[in-house]
Amino acid sequence: MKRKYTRKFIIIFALTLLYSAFNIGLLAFINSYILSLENADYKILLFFIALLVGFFLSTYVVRYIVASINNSIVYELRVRFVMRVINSKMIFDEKKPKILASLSKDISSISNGFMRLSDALQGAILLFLSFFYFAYLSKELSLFVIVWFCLIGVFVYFLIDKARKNYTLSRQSDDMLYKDYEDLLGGFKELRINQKRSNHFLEQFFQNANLQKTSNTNAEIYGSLSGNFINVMMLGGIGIVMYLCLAMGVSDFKTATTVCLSMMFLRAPFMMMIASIPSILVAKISLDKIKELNLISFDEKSFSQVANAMKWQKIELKNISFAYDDKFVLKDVNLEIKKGEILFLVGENGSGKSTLFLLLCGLLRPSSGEILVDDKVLDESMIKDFQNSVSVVFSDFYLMGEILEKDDEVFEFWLNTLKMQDKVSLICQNDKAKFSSLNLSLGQRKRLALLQALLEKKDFLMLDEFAADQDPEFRNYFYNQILPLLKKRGVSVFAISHDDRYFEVADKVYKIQNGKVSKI
Ligand SMILES: Nc1ncnc2c1ncn2[C@@H]1O[C@H](COP(=O)(O)OP(=O)(O)OP(=O)(O)O)[C@@H](O)[C@H]1O
Repeated sequence: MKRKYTRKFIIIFALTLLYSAFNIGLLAFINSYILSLENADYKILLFFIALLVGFFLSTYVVRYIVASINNSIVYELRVRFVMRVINSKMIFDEKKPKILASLSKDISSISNGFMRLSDALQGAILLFLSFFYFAYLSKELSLFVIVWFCLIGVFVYFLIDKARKNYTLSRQSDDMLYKDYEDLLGGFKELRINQKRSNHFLEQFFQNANLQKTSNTNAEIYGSLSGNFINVMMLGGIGIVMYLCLAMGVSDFKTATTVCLSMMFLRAPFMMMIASIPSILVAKISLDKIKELNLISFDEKSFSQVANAMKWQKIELKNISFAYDDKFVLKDVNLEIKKGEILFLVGENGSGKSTLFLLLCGLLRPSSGEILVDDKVLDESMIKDFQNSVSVVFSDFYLMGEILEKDDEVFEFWLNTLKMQDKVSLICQNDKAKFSSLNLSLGQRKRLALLQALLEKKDFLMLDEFAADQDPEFRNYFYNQILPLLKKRGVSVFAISHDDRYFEVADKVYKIQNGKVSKI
């Protein structure tokens, strides 16, 4: 992406130089020709108009290019960000509010900062070029102007640094606020029913909202203070230049007037440059926030590779250990599943069943040990193909409404088998198929999640506590009818279950305890 935009950045820089040259040219022209006019001269007027048109056109072209590059960058940032999220091995819950904050805030902040970057560049170039012009007008006065600008710079740096610290605080409070929004929507019922909890939530939310209000206000105050300071100092500079000339005779009156007029002229771009710094700082903070998320970089090649469903006869977990941070949850786990087998995994809450489940479907990678597929180590190059041969229903499943496999017959078959035909039907609209409704009970929605998995017609089905939310009658039907039906069709099933009444349905039952797995 960097290389792609380098050429355009160079064009922007060159055009900004041109724009600044027109700007200085206009200033010099006014000072040299218009201020010394003694009678009407249409040539001067025409030349002045030509300079104005050049100035207008160069500004327009810079703005046009900056806007088009900016929007392309924002588009790419957004797309790449989403790709990186989708490419991540696993996104744990605690990262979700931060990702949402980045998606909604950081990308627009970066866009805003980039737009203002051209203002800063224009101001800086103009300022730089104007020093040469000052030096040409009067060496003594230009020395004063440089010292004066340096003084302004030091003080403005101090103010801007204060603004930066407050913007950082404000962005931190965004992460906390997004966590609050997640709690508010996810835990709406718990908050609504429990006054103590809702008070506690509000207390925390007020604290975070207040932190953002204060830090944002402070940052904006420091930002505008620096603008005001520049304004005053520029006017002060003009006064001092006049004083130096008139009272101390440093330069003649005409040169002093020219320098003062030039300083007046520079005031607007200089202030624009300083006003752009807060947005650029916020953009930098946003870029750092995105980096902090530590998402793996998006690899276009591997992403566009089409995964093939892998055919296998045996999957083995060999001496698999896994730790969250430094805390081991699984230790030397050995387990085997053959094609067409039904395997149950049981264990207490927190014993590591879901972790093992995530390892087996390739969303987590083991800390040590190997997964072998037909005696071949399942490495990064095979993982996509492997995942493409697995259908999964997670315990905290998310039901996607759209149906990608549009086989009406298969849909009807599994809809009837899962006893959902009276609740849901298939709606086809504009080449898209979806469930007629998702306003269902938890158990019913989970059946639709299983339906989605079964429509994929894969050889390996992984279920994390599927039956836990089903009524006893359907649970019995699931274990005694659906699982044997899948087995008959050659589908291997890896299911986490607490239903010891149905263990005889399984070919193998493994128990997990203290991170160790043993066969029952
Ligand atoms: N993202 C995580 N970061 C740190 N620790 C985690 C994380 N997820 C789970 N754990 C810890 O790992 C252990 C195993 O969790 P896991 O979800 O695998 O258990 P489980 O057997 O599926 O439990 P349950 O039957 O309650 O679903 C638990 O002690 C849990 O606290």
